[in-house]
Amino acid sequence: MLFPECTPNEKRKNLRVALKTGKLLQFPGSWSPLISMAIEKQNFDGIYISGSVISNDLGYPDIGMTTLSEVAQRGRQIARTSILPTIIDIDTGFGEPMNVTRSVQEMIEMGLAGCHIEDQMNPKRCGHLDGKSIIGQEEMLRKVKAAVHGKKLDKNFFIIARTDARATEGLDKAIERAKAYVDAGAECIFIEALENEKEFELFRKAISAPLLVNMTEFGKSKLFTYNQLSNLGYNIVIYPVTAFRLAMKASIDGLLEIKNKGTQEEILGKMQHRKDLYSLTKYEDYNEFDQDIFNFKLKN
Ligand SMILES: C[C@](O)(C(=O)O)[C@H](CC(=O)O)C(=O)O
Ligand SMILES: [Mg+2]
Repeated sequence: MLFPECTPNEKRKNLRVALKTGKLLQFPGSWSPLISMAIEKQNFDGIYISGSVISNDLGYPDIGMTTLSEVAQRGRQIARTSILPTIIDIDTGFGEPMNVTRSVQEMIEMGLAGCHIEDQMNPKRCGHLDGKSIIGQEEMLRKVKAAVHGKKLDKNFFIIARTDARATEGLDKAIERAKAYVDAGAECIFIEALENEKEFELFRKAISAPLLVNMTEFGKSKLFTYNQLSNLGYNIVIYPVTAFRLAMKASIDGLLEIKNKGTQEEILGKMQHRKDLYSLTKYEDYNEFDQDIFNFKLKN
């Protein structure tokens, strides 16, 4: 299979089937088509596109500086390269309820499998930072309903509502909001920045809809293992910034090495080898179209 042979609609249906198995699904974060191909190769269940990483990669902090078109285009590039379902972060939905409907429709047209919309006030911030503010419950309900309205283009598109209320209003209020968001049509709840195992347990017990948990590093939540999260009864786990943090650290370390030693000779082992890169992009397979494409030998 040289090009992904799975339509966006099939990916959305596959996500629903996978959720029904009751198995905890792992969605690592991807900010580029090539990383998504690596995620697929490692047999993960899906791909997550982080708003934070799209912002950061464009040189901005995660405060809502990106536009709907930028996010949608990046979403399309990433989602189309893989047969896995891709869930995208649309932050606060890029405006008023009517904009939220438009945003969801764009994501459907761009081939995404689902998205999450959050109840933060603009300018938003990482859910694991202090000093967040959230919009009123009624206002968020209008946004959730508007997101669900956008699903008219494809009923299998998966709408996730995120609440940042734990930090501002406490756990009970966060539960109350989550229940209201589900009643308004959200199919899954992303509960942001719970602080301990007990809170994860209580939240799970209170909400019957599927739950998404965020295992972002250096934040407020402890980094639970796959088995712990599975035993807690969560349904989707995202690792939104992990690959990006790894790549950035490795890249900066490598740049320093060249600056300090004048050569990259000693860090070759830390790099993705040309051979592995060519294997990931399926270079050789393009000979199916033209025998002169992959007609060279590679050094080890
Ligand atoms: C999940 C998240 O919304 C994201 O954009 O990836 C961020 C992640 C992070 O900043 O670590 C979040 O608000 O948790
Ligand atoms: Mg985000």
